[in-house]
Formats: sequence, C-alpha cells, structure tokens
Amino acid sequence: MPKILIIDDDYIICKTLVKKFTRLNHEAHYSLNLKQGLEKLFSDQFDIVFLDVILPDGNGLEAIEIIKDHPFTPEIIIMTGDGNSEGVELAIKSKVWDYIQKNGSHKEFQFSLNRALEYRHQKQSEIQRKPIKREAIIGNSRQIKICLETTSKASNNDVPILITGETGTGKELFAKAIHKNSVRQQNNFIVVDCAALPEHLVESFLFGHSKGAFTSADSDKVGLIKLADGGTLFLDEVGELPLVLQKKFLRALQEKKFRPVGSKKEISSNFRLVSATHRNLRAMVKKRRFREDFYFRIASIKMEIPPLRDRKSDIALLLTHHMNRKEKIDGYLHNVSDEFVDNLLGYDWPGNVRELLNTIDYACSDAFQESILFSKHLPDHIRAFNIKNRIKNRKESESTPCSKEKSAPVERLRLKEYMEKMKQQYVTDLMSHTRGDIKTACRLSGLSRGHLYALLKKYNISGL
Ligand SMILES: Nc1ncnc2c1ncn2[C@@H]1O[C@H](COP(=O)(O)OP(=O)(O)OP(=O)(O)O)[C@@H](O)[C@H]1O
Repeated sequence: MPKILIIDDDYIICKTLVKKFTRLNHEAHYSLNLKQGLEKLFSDQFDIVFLDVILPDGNGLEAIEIIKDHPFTPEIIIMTGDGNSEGVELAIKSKVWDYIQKNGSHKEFQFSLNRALEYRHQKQSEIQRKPIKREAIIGNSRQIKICLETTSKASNNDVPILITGETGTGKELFAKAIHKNSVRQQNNFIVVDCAALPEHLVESFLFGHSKGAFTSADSDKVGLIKLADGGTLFLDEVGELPLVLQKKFLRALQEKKFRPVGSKKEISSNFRLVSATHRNLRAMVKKRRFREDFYFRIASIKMEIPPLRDRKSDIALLLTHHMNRKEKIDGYLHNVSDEFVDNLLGYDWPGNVRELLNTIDYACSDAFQESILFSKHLPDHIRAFNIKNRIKNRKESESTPCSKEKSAPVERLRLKEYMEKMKQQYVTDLMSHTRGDIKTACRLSGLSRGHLYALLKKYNISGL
C-alpha cells in the first residue's frame, strides 16, 4: 500500500487530505511542522511527501535536499498558498515531482498523486527487472543512486555519453560500469587519455597508420578506435582533444568508418563512445575552443558525478570498504576512532574519492602496528583544515547565536550536528548494505556489537 506523508501547518488541510487518501486505499500520515515531519519521514519509508513551503519552523523548500537524502527517495509534491510561486525554479531544479496550489481542486491533487505513484511503480519494477552490476562503485547517497540509474539507462543503448565531474570523483569507474553492464561487455574497453597523448602522435594513436605514413612509421599500426571494435572507447579528458581531430573523430563517430594516417583505404569500427572531462565544455564551445557539433554528438546522454564534499554520507562506506580491502591484502585490520571519522567528514576533499583512499592508505601506514586510527595519523593539511573550520564555526555561532538556531537545513548546521547526521546516515546505510546482519555490520564497521546496538537505539533504526 503506498505511503504518503503530508507536512503542513494547516490542521484542516492535513485532515482533509488524510481522509481523502485513505479512501483511495493509501496509508496517509501528517505532521504540522518541519521538524516532526522529517523525524517521521526518517523513521519510516514513504513513497510521496506533500510539502508545504511556509512552515512554523522553517521553509519547506530548504528541506527538499534532506528529504531526497532518504534512502527510499520519496517523490516530493510542493503545496503552496494561493498564487504563491516562490521558489518554483528551486523546486523544479531540485527535481520535485510537482508544485501545486493548496486551494486547487481534489482532482488536481489526485492527478498529481496518481502520476507520481505510477512513475514510482515503474521505476521500482525497472530496478527489479535489471539489477545493475555496480562493479567497484561504492556509495549509497542519493547522488550516487542517480548516477547508477543513468548508468543503467546508458548501458541499455549505444548512445554516446559524456561523464563530467571533478578529478577523482569516479568518472572512469562509471565508464567501466556502463561497459560492463552493456551487451558489449565481452569485448574491449579501450581507455584513451587525451591529455597524455603526445600532440604530434594523437591522430596516429587514435586512427592508426600505415607503413611509411611518417618517418618513424616502419610498419602498419592499428589505432585505438579499431581496437575498440565491438566494445567501448573511453575518451578521458576529451576537452584536451585538438580541434582538428575533433572534426575527424566526429565523422568516425557518425559513420563508424575512418581512414588511418597515410592509408588510402577506409576501415570500420563499431564502437560505443563514452567521454569524460573535468572541464566545462559548454564554456569551451562558447570560446571556440571546442567544436559545438562534436559537443552535441558526444553528449547525447550526460552524467554529472558530484564532488565527494556534496555526498559525505558516502565517506563512511568508502572507508569501511577500503579498510576491508586493505585487510585482505595486508592481513592487518585497523579500527577507526570517532575523531578520525569526524575529521574525514569535516574535510572538503578537493581530490575527491582518490584523495580519500590515498589518505586512508597514508593513515594506515602512519599508524603501522597501532591498532586504532586517530586524527594524528592523518596528513597535516587535513588536520589543519578541520581545526581552522572548528575555530571559524565556533566564532560564527558565538556572534550569531539566534540566527544559527533557527536554521535547520544541513548547510547551516553546526559541525557537530552535521557529523551526528552523517553518523546516523552511515549507520542507516550500513544496515541497509548488510541487510540488517549485525555480525557483518560489526565486522565492516569495526564497531563492537554493544556500540552498534546503542547507535541503532539512539537513531531509532530498526536494524533491517
Ligand atoms: N564511488 C566509488 N567507489 C569506489 N571507488 C571509487 C569511487 N569513485 C572513485 N573511486 C576510486 O577513486 C579513484 C579515482 O577514480 P577515477 O579514476 O574513476 O576518477 P576520475 O574522475 O576518472 O579521475 P580523473 O578525472 O582524475 O581521471 C580510483 O581508484 C577509483 O577506483
């Protein structure tokens, strides 16, 4: 039975909607303020949330991102007062399902609800139909789930996809996952790092060459495009591909045919293209540093992998997985202290997952045979960053105590409250990942059974 939560301070509206939805055979609940609404939401699994904008203890629009962080990712329908279009852009950008007027007809409510439930049903059956092989991708944040959904969709077709994101966010990992989930999985996955190819040889590396094409070409050479025949070609750092070659590549992409350097004969290659970049290609197109026609061709599907600092709930999972992997290799398992985790959560990770994994390696090596990792085992710049942040936060909270307390959304929480939220998210993810198996959860997290039970009780997590 679909479960619906209404968060609105108007008691009459809540009661009317609960009655209406119950009659439609749905289970409906309500909360009259944001705090209770979020508590109710995070202690259960709702399909749809009807959310008011102006609530006694905050703005509903600012809670969208928090609601979307729920592992069950409910659909959100914003309800506003008469003629109030405040925040429509923000709501739509945050991918809410709908934005409706409170005084609209019952039919409007029902129509929006039915469509949202239909969509949810379809999404769930799609997920059940084809479970995606995650390969080595770790993370349960909403952002990673969205990227996995795109991966699943992209692996069902042959359309070129462009993956963007800062360095170390996992662009190559997702590219490989697309290949491994596609019908091309048995064939080659060829990686071309456009930034590392010597400029005068790029063309020959990509397209191949025939003997005598240039001074050092003493034999025919098969290019990387041909090697990807039947498989996937991954153009990493595509923003670095010289403009002249973009034109030649565009043709190869459209026709699946091209001419190796110095050859008179065209050859064919049936490859699927996945490209990646940390650059803003649209801006490069505007400055004429990237061909517009090539951009549109390679970016038929787009996937943006967000930086790690915007999905901190993934940090704890990455930490436990990496520690376990290390245990298998080194035969030695370190435990982690709370303050160590707090420091990881407090840092902003400009080098993203790559930097996090390297940092864990560094800390383990620094701790050597000491069994528990503390913040003193972290690189100095991370410790200094956290200490400075703590001092800054303390100063800010001392200078504006009232305004701080009023603001609930995550970006305005104090570091300690933020950490607490992250810990809660970690325990939730841990239990979902281990399907409630306490023994595995203890082994993965390094927590004692008693400590884990205490956390489950504290955060009111059912353990399943
Ligand atoms: N979600 C993830 N789960 C597990 N490991 C990850 C994840 N994301 C990235 N990594 C690891 O982080 C490192 C960097 O990942 P990857 O090379 O895919 O990033 P990238 O975005 O392609 O980086 P660059 O732009 O610098 O080439 C790799 O060791 C990869 O395995």
